[in-house]
Amino acid sequence: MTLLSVQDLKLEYDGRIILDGVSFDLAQGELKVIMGPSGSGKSTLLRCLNRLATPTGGRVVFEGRDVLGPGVDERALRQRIGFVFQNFALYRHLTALQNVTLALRHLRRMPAAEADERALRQLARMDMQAHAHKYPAQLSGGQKQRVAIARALAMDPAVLFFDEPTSALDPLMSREVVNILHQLRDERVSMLCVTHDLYLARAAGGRVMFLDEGRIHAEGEVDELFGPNADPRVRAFFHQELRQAQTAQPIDAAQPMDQAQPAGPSGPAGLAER
Ligand SMILES: Nc1ncnc2c1ncn2[C@@H]1O[C@H](COP(=O)(O)OP(=O)(O)OP(=O)(O)O)[C@@H](O)[C@H]1O
Repeated sequence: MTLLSVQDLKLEYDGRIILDGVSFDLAQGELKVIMGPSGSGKSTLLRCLNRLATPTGGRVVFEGRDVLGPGVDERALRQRIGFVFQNFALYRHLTALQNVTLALRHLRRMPAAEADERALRQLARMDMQAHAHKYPAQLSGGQKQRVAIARALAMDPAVLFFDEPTSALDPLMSREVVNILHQLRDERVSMLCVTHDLYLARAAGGRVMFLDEGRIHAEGEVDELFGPNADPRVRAFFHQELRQAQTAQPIDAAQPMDQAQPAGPSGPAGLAER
């Protein structure tokens, strides 16, 4: 069943075309990854879908409703879309548990005991129950991101959007987040994930849409998209990202993606153990 349908989405800023007719569907339980060069419009695309940015044309149908039309309750819409940011966006004066319960208490008006119970369940799902009473400063980057994901999940959204969830993390920490994405995909959580991280794209195992100059230029499984027959623009992006991955992780990342093994059940055998 289609959860989200994006049709010919266009956006201009000051006469400059940022999104140039983007169309795709996201099915219930599906993960799609959006990759592409810096400035290609990836974050703007996500922002249009929950009305943080206003498209100049096109249609977005989410859960059967046109979300760009008049009369849409933006607050209700954003509660159906969980957003996970690269910088975690946690309140540093609140514990992990309090960060997760905050929106439940204030937006959902949930009683404290019920909010705590729900938050602890989501923290446990992220294997973070032992850290529930720690403050963000006492957590690693990967742990902070897992709290942020627990917070998004606690609102019981229809879909999770990730905007560069690993880019603030070192390779070891980002591995934790990649494993979580893999787990959520197995649990059939619907997800849209913007990333530059080839390892994440591969490990998460979803279809990749390659956005370039505001258009979906190519789409496919990561191995076919970046494989030997890759489109030249995709190949250029791939080589640039791989060079950066090699700088961060010089040992295993040297294995080219098109020679790598397909992903196994516990993650990819290919691009670098992080
Ligand atoms: N509010 C805005 N006003 C004007 N221009 C904007 C605004 N937001 C984004 N842009 C421009 O739109 C283009 C796409 O930006 P966007 O952040 O969506 O790219 P991106 O693909 O997510 O890039 P990156 O990978 O670097 O995060 C950029 O040229 C950016 O400068």
